[in-house]
This record gives sequence, structure tokens and C-alpha cells, in this order.
Amino acid sequence: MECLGCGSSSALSSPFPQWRRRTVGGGGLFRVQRRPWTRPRVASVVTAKAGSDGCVALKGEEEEGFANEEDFVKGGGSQLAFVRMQERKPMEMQSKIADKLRPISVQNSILDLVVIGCGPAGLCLAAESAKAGLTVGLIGPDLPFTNNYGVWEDEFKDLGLAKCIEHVWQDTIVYLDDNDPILIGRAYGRVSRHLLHEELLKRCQNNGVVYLDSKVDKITEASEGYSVVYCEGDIMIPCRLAIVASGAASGKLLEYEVGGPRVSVQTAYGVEVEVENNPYNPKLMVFMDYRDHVNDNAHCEIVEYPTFLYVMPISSTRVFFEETCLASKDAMPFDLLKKKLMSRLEAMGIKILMIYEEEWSYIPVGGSLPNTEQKNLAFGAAASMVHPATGYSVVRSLSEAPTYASVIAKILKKGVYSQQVVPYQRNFENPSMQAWRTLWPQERKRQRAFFLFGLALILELDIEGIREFFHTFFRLPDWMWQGFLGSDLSSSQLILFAIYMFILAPNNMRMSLVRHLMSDPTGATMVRSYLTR
Ligand SMILES: CC(C)=CCC/C(C)=C/C=C/C(C)=C/C=C/C(C)=C/C=C/C=C(C)/C=C/C=C(C)/C=C/C=C(\C)CCC=C(C)C
Repeated sequence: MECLGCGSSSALSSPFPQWRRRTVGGGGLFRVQRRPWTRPRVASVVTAKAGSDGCVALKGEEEEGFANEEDFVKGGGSQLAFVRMQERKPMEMQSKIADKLRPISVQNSILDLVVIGCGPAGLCLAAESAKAGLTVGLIGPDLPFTNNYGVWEDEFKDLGLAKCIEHVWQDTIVYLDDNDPILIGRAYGRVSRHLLHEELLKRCQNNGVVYLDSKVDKITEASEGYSVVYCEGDIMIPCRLAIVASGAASGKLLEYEVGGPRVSVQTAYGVEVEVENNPYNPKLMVFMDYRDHVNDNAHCEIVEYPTFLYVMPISSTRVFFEETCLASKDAMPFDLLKKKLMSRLEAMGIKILMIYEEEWSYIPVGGSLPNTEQKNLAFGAAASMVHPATGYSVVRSLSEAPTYASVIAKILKKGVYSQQVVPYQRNFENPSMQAWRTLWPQERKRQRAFFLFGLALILELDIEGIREFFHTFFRLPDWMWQGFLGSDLSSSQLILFAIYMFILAPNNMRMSLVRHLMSDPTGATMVRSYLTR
């Protein structure tokens, strides 16, 4: 695969061997090339549906595979890159957006803002912007959320969303090897995708957001400085500003910095099952289980990838297991992830009695930032807000939506991007840059450079290296490792974090930390970003 945007060889391999993709811009965005679609793993393929959160949902009895390439690519308003596929999931529990929000009328006067994408980031930003006094249109396919989100309970409570958590574990545990497990001392929750959808939709409804169920083809600028959002079926929606929040695959609607870091991938395969012989304590959420649990006769390819098991024991017999590859340069194939999970469960003596649901997760991590000189804005994964070293993004998007919305409201209330004032082209600076700076101030860019440095470090480690690395990581003071995972540490706190890691690390790891700092290009980028004011 070749990179279209930066001309580098930043290839992103598909976990499906027969897919051929091209990266666009290096921002975690890629386009599926037109190739004959030959996938189905079983004959009885049924309908594939893309979720509003940029995910594909499959429904049916014996389904395994996708009806065709087109079905898979239909994402939350744009081509998919941030993909989670789901099977056997009840989708009808979530309201249709069109039943709750008034439609965008094509005869409407010009909207202040159009938000493209109906995942958590899009819905939340639309609601906050309308609350800030703007007329807001939301555009995207009317599809349910399909993701299983896991969050630290305190972080979700701080967002006023505790009521959307359907299960809480009072403590979280990490197994790195057969020695003592690490009790983290922090409650973890499983978000109800249905309740979250309902809550965000209610906020949109209460604040008067209007809606169009469509996919966006392009956004253009009209001569008076307005934008026009072109949707399927030749529908044109004029607005003063457009924000793309349709996941990491929003490439055709946005521009990304050229020559940025290569995109890596987090992949996972999960099943929610009824089991016999569950060894996990239902009171503890298992954040990472890196122990060796693979059958001796398992294929060596499986053993080669340093994956871990993420376990949500809902009761002693109902459990959600997810085999996860934290990050790899080339995506770990899904069939290997599934094989590894099944082999692990068998080696642990866990017998599956019934499968409730199944999911595949594909999250591009790292990559370039959006070009912050463009007029169109972005939010969520489209704005590269996924944490490069963990793959998490929802909490950051939900927590930054109010501030971002109020900056956008200030820009629009000043009267820019309208006929009444001088079009922004004649002004000194593109006003969108103020909003971009809110999302990506130099301080955030420094933090991101540090995370990318950490991601590159993880990519180099084998399973033993990873165990040693996380042994050190979880020995840091709580505020430090928690702040790192939540993107809450300032750039100077991150330096302290690095020094602490260095002090706690065994000698061989200290040497690799320093070597990585001196020799990996992400080290030089990080140092440069710290020197830029
Ligand atoms: C939905 C979603 C999101 C998903 C699905 C799938 C899954 C299940 C997932 C999961 C995930 C997880 C669990 C994750 C986790 C993660 C983690 C924990 C991470 C961590 C990381 C860490 C890091 C990166 C770190 C880093 C560090 C560093 C960089 C350090 C450095 C240091 C140095 C350099 C030293 C120096 C010093 C002197 C010289 C003195």
C-alpha cells in the first residue's frame, strides 16, 4: 500500500488479508481500493450495517463475513477506518435520531453550524454548540451506537454521565505474569451504548439541533465565505461552518499534515459469552491479562503477537472477553486474534456455552494531525483525538466538547463567515484557526509528541519487554499513570513521568529508554515540540 497524502511508505495493512487499502494523508485515514470483493467466510452472509459511531454491525443467524465491500465501507457518513464490527447485537433498543430531532429543512435559512457524524463526539458537540446559542444541523446515517465502551468510573461521573454506566467493578486488576497481579484501586465501568445514545440524543433534542439522515460527499466554500455541505441525493446544506466528526475515516472531507508519523493499529476481537469454569472474580475488571495462556499446540504465529486479554466478568458465568493487540505496525489479522482467544480460553479450561455477541475492533492510532489552516473543523477521531498509546478517545471527546463549542460560538457570533462582514479571506487570519488552536494548542501537540514516542516504544517490545514495561508503568504514583492514560498530564508533568519511569525501571529497560530517545525519530520530534513555544 502506498500513502497518498505524504508520499511516504506509511502503509497500513488490513487485518482482512484480501482487503487492499491506501492510506490518505497519514491521519489514520484510508480508502478501500476498488477491487473485486471476495471475502465471505461462510455462505450465509446477511446484511451488514454501519453504526453511527463509525462501526459496522452485522445481523443475522449464522453470519460471518460481509455481504460486500460496499456494505463494509458505508461508515458514519464517510469511508471507514475506525471500524468496529459487531454481531448478534440488539440494535433496536436505541431511538432513531429522525424520530427525536426536527428535520433540516432545505429551505431553512443558513445554519450557523453543520456537524457531520452521529457518533458520541458528533452528537455531543452538536448539543453543546446548540446550547451555546448556535443554529446547528447534524448530518449522518441514522444508525445505532455499536461499540462497547469501557471507562474509568470517576472520569465518566465527572462528565455527568454516571447514569449511562450499566456495570461497575469497584476495582481493576492487571496480570502481567504468573507473579502477583497488580490491583489498580480504581473503579471501571461498562458504558451502556443504548443509554449513552439516548442521553446525547436528548441533549440534542433539548437544545434544538436539527437533523438530516444522509451521507456527506463533500464540503465546498461559497463565494460569500459560507460553506456548502453536499449530501447524497444532491442535497445541499449551506452553513457558516462545518465540522467533521465522522470518525478516523473522514479523510475525503479533511486535510491532514503531510509527512507525519506512520499510522499504527489497535485490533481486538471480543465475545460476550455464557461460560463454565470462569476463573475471573466478578468483582474485578481485568484491564490487561498478559499471562501465557495459549495451548502448546497453538500455531506459533499466534504466540508471536504480544496480545492481552481484556475481561469484563458481568457475573460468574456471563463474561465479555476481548483479545487485544495494543498496537502493531501492521494490523494483527482478526482470524489470528480469534484463534488466540479461543486457544487461551481452552487452555484456561473455560467452556463457552452460549455466545451473546461478538465484535471486531480496528482502531488506527498515531498518524498526522489535521491541517489546522483549513476552514472546515474536525472533532473526535477525525481530529486525531484518539490517545495514541491506548486507543481510547470517547472521554476526551465528551469532555472537550463544551469548550470547543463555546469557542466556535464566539467565532460565529463575532460575525465572521457571513455576508454582513468582510469575508475572512481578507482578514489577517482564518478564524477557524482559533478553534483549531483550542483543540490542538502547542501544549497538546507536545503531549501528543510524547505519546507518539511512547507508542513507538511499545511497538518495539516483545511480550517479555511489555511485561517489564507495564510492571514499571503501574508502579508509578497513581496520579501519574492515571493522568497518562487520561491525557491529563501537562508536558512538564510528562517529563517528570519519564524521569520516574527511568528511576523505577530495571537497568536493561533504562538503556532501551535512552536508546529509543536518542535514535527513534519520534524522540527527535518530541524534543523539537518541547522547544517550540
Ligand atoms: C473501545 C476501545 C478503546 C477498545 C477496544 C479494545 C480494548 C479492549 C482496548 C483496551 C486497551 C487498553 C486496556 C489499553 C491500555 C493501555 C496502557 C496501559 C498504555 C500505557 C502506555 C504507557 C506508555 C506508552 C508509557 C511511556 C513511557 C515513556 C515514553 C517513558 C520514557 C522515559 C524516558 C525517555 C526516560 C528518559 C529519562 C532520562 C534520560 C533521565
